[in-house]
Amino acid sequence: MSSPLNVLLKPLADAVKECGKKAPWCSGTWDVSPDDLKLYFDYGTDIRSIQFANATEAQLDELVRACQPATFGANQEDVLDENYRKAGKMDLSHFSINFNPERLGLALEVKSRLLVPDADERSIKLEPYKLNVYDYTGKGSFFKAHKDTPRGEKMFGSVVVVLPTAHEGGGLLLRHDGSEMVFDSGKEFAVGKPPGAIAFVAFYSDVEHEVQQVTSGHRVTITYNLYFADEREALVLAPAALTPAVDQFSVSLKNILANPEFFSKGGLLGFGLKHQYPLSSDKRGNFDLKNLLTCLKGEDAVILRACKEHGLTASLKIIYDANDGWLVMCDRPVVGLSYQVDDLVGDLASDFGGVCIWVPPSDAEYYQEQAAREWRKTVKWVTPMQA
Ligand SMILES: O=C(O)CCC(=O)C(=O)O
Ligand SMILES: [Fe+2]
Repeated sequence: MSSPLNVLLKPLADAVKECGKKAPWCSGTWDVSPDDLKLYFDYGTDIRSIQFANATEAQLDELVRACQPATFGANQEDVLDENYRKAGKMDLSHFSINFNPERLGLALEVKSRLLVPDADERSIKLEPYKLNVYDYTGKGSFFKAHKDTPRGEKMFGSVVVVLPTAHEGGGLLLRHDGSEMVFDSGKEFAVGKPPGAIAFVAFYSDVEHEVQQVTSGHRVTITYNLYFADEREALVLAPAALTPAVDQFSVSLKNILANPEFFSKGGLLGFGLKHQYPLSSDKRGNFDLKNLLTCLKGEDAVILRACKEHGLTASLKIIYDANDGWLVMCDRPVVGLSYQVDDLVGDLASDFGGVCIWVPPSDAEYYQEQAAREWRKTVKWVTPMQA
């Protein structure tokens, strides 16, 4: 970074780095009343109940017997492989619990700790997904490293609620972008929490996680899918206080825009997304990146927020290495190009809103005319493009 433009943009890049220090997960314990911890479940043709504030081993063993071997998703299929995941699971249709994370304030806690304060105050929804039981039979239960499959583009993460039963092992290990943390629910419960406390871990969908082997007792979890809700917050809340890093980004952007030397003829600033996102198509099979704009996570959301605040037009793009290093930036994912293509760069330009943003220097001279076509643009990258 040494050109005058790079010098000018450095505070912006530094501010993004600062925002990236916020972890893509949060965890803790949450006090609830014992009444919230009553679970009813199908046991053959009977129904059983467990009060988790004082569950006995025999009751928990019954719960184990009522579960099915847990599968996991691989290549769009549910796979059963006890070398990868050894645990019992129960589908939503077979159990019911009073515990309600919205009513108990846990949803709000997760929202304020995981999400960046947002001008639109998006609401979030926690949808119960499954009950899982990890016990110590045979080698002990575990679930090896994986990422959860987002169900739809509004899903941005998962919450694991651990019900209060004694266990050892079974730490939930989380990894993202070179950092990691372990949440040991067994230890949390061992340090004299009230019998009505649950433990929770919430994380973004692109966080890899694994459940370490349970070496004694029972570890019972309910997993929730985390969604952005369609409607905005019903209450008008006081504007959320911004964290210093979020503020720093917004102020840096404002300063740069006020500098007459910056993009005096206009230009494009590029930010490589820091998180991964699911793409879903509409009924006709078309993808639209616009919908994803309301579902950005972490520092990606900070950038969008500041751009909007300062009147810039922001959009998501997808970049293809179209032809030995020719980079083409498109408005939407390329689907349906099954036919033999002679001029991929040209086709991306005409059918997918593509603009060529980079021509390898070795080609630039030979293809001078093509490289200089009107649709060629340069993007000044503040943070690097992601592979
Ligand atoms: O039970 C847990 O702690 C995690 C479960 C999990 O990762 C999953 O169901 O995808
Ligand atoms: Fe998972």
